[in-house]
Amino acid sequence: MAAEIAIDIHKTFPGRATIRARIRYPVEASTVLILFGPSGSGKTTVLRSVAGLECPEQGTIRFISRTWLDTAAGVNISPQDRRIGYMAQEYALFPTYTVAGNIAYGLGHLSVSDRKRRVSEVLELFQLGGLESVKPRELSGGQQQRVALARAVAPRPQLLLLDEPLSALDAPTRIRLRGELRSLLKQLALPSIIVTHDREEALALGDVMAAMSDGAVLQVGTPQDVFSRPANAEVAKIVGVETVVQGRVLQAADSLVTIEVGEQTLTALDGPELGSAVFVCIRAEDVMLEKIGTAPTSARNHVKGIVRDIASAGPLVKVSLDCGFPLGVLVTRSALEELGLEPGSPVRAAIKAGSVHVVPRQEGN
Ligand SMILES: Nc1ncnc2c1ncn2[C@@H]1O[C@H](COP(=O)(O)OP(=O)(O)OP(=O)(O)O)[C@@H](O)[C@H]1O
Repeated sequence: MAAEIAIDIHKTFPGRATIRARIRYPVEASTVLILFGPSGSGKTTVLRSVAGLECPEQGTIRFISRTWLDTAAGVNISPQDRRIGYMAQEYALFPTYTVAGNIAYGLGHLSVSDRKRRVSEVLELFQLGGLESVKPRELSGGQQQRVALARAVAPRPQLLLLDEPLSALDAPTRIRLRGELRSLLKQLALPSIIVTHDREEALALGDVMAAMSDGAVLQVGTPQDVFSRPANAEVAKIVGVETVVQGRVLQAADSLVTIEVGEQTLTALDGPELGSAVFVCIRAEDVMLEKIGTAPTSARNHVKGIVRDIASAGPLVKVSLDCGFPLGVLVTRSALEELGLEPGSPVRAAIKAGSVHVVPRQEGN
């Protein structure tokens, strides 16, 4: 049987929240699990429970062949004995300790010479040479992040837990360190669990992703799969699929399905049987805009709409259309100018069949 991590916990914060999380996935040397979801969805509680810092009332946590928690059998292995490297959200470096002192913190069990050797090794691995005598406040955000990671990794943990590892950094540093973190995690050959609510971070770092909302795990899969094929409308909403509208399967033939959405029809690559109630999910960046009157592109779906709103979305612009159903579109500023769009403009939206994702819907939802 393949090695796996299996988490099945129930934790209540009376009057505040109930977390019921079930995640089970195969784990290899450097498998990264992403816990993804909005603020308050329970990601940190799951992470802290795995670390042994939070104690669920009920449940089991198994790491490869070891049971860390089994409330029914009275098993609750201490955080130290789980051998976990934990990096908290704001790093929690000891301000009065030097970089070397911070890294040496978890190495008290080693002899003085072994501790020195390990600190030097880790300083080199994390490219912190020359900074060993410096205090955390004298470091840049990126350096602090590396020290926090180095401190978590120094005692050679068997699992690394990172809570929003890049969220304290400014955007350019975050993008640079995202790539570095990915290669470092692979190099360390250490399985890890990373909490994030950042989509790009999840895609860049994760091998497996658990999408959480309201204390529950809604879907587990590769990040790409969960983002492009959310299992239901709730997942679609939390992974940021801008358009989620009700529809019904009108026709299914030749591996294409036609979905009725209000007055419009859309073609998708696959979907449930004829007559089924569905949600149609479309990512804003998968929609192209075309001028009315120009030749349509090869995309399967072309729907006419009216621009209702235009809003800045970082380097891009979000255009909200009324196509008989609301459709969100992300375009570049130059595309917007070329199309000469403003609120009230008619426009045509082009969407490939593969970008129309259909998920089953309970009748009445
Ligand atoms: N110690 C606590 N006491 C009371 N309620 C708590 C405690 N820890 C967490 N909660 C509640 O549990 C829910 C989940 O919190 P948690 O921190 O796990 O979410 P999260 O997804 O990590 O959020 P964020 O992204 O904001 O850190 C929230 O409603 C929170 O208020």
